[in-house]
Amino acid sequence: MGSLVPLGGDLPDESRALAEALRGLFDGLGLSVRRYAARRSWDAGSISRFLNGTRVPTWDFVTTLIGDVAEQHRPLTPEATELLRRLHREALARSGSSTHRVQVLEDELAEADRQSTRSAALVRALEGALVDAQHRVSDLEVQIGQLRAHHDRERADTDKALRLYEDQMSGLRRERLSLIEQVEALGEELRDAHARRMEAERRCEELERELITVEEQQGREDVGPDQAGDGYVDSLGEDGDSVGDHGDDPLNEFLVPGRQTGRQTGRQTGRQTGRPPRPAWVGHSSTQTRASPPKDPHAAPKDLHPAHIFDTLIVGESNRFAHAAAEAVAESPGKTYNPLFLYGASGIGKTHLLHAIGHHARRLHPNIRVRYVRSEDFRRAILDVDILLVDDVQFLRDDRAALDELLRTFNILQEAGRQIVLSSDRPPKQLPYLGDRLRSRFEWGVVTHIQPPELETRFALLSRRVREKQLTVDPEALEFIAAHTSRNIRELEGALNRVTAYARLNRAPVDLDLAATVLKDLVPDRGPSRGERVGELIATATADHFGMELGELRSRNRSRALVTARQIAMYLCCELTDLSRPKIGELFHREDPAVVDHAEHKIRALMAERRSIYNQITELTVRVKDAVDALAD
Ligand SMILES: Nc1ncnc2c1ncn2[C@@H]1O[C@H](COP(=O)(O)OP(=O)(O)OP(=O)(O)O)[C@@H](O)[C@H]1O
Repeated sequence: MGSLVPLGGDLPDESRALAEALRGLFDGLGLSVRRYAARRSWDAGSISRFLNGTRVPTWDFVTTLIGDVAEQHRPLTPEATELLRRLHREALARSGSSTHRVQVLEDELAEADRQSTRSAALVRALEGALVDAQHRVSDLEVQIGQLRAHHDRERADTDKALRLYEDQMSGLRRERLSLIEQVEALGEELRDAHARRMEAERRCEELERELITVEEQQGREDVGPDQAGDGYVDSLGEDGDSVGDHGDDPLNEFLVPGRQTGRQTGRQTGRQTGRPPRPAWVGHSSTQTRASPPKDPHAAPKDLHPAHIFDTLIVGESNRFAHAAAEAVAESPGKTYNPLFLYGASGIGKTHLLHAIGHHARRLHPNIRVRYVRSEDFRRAILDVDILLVDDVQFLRDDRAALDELLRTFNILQEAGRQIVLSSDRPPKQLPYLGDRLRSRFEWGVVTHIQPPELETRFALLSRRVREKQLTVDPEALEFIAAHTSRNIRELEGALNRVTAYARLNRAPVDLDLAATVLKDLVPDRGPSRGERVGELIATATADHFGMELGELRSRNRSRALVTARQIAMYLCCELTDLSRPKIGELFHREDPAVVDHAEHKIRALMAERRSIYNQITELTVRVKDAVDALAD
């Protein structure tokens, strides 16, 4: 490689600086000037002049040299390239050649061109974006138009629906208003009717009391002073007949309690015939069933207590299901629960429910044939019925013939889709003596347990009784009675009766203190297993109290003193034990439980009338309580 001559001393600084930079680059090629000129087909003299600084090269030459050096080594950094460009411009400017001017203009042109290119790209991008935005705007306008139309349609529909709704609402409001007025008017009428009924009831009670007094006087006159010894004159025998009339079948002789029935039919008719007819709702006695079977199978059931209807039944948790099932059965006999088997302790409302089914069914289906029968009275098949109500099946005796008849009745009625309702103090499983076939049939439908009434139900029941009898009782006293008598409704009613009777005799208000005083002596501990023993204690204590033999108390003797003592003993058994009516009857050798009902109602009424009776009951209660306590010890 031929070496380059040193740079001339007179070279302007700008030319020298460029020449030195170019030489540095050129050295990197490792070629002679001639050889490089041949490779690039350039003139070697011109290249020498460029490298000696005597002539300023074109920028093309410089960039070609930069490219060639980069091929052999590595590319120049942008900073080095820019430095070369600056040196090249300064050298050109210093030389004053037209090339410099051309170069400057070319640079500016290139720069302007670059800007134009960039601007053109930007314009294209903006034009594209503009078109896109315009399309989007058009789309949105279409959508907005559609939505507006939809909104207008919807609003029109809604306005229409609202107008319709408001019309309906105001129609309903008008109707409701007029119904509220009707309800108020009907409520008013109902209250008046209740008040009239209460007044009539009160008057009946007055008259009944008057009647008792007159009859007692009559009795005294009839029997003479010797026989009226105990100061209490029972104008009716224990079974409702005149005391001293020994001639007839005793089962026909009782007058079943119930103010209405006794008042309306029993007493007057009894006087005409010499024997009071059985009130309409009393169950047929065995004698009656045998002697006079119902002549017309479609006749209204005459053996249902008029007050034992669903309306008078208090419903609580303890009997809710039984009540619902009973209603369903009355509404659709033979369709829902067949048979329906209700069980629960004595005095818990089983008979009431059975009667209520009968009444309700008759009201809903006027031609329906309903028959209520106590199990002890069941003697032969009963087939001419749509609903058969059999009460207290635990008393079905070990009488094969009667059990066979019941089985036959059951099978035929079931097959014909007739309704059967049964009650018992225990579930079918605990009635083994009835035999497997009957027992299992009792379980075919629904078996439901009526529990002892819970506190709310007891309170509700007491409140109702107080309203019915138009008594004034402090609610606290009612709460106390409800809280302290928990087993069954009879016990509850007995307790209320004691408290109100005591208050009446002493002309004292019925408040908490009075209730607590009166009830403190009630026998508290009553278990099913104790019932019969307590019943025996009552019988013994009563006989003792009245100075008679136990055998006399249980005899058929109807002397006034014996009748009274017997009725008091029966009353105490009702109030102080869980024994059922038939069981109490048995205790005093009476077959018909209605005798017990009569005794209970009679003594209950007399307690509020006669202090002597009240005192005797209280005294006997204390004696029985002491005896029970002694038993427990
Ligand atoms: N839930 C109740 N609501 C209103 N009164 C009731 C209720 N339960 C029972 N009674 C009343 O209590 C009394 C006794 O009821 P009921 O004779 O029906 O009992 P029972 O269970 O059949 O007793 P027993 O097994 O001794 O025959 C009746 O006067 C009845 O009207």
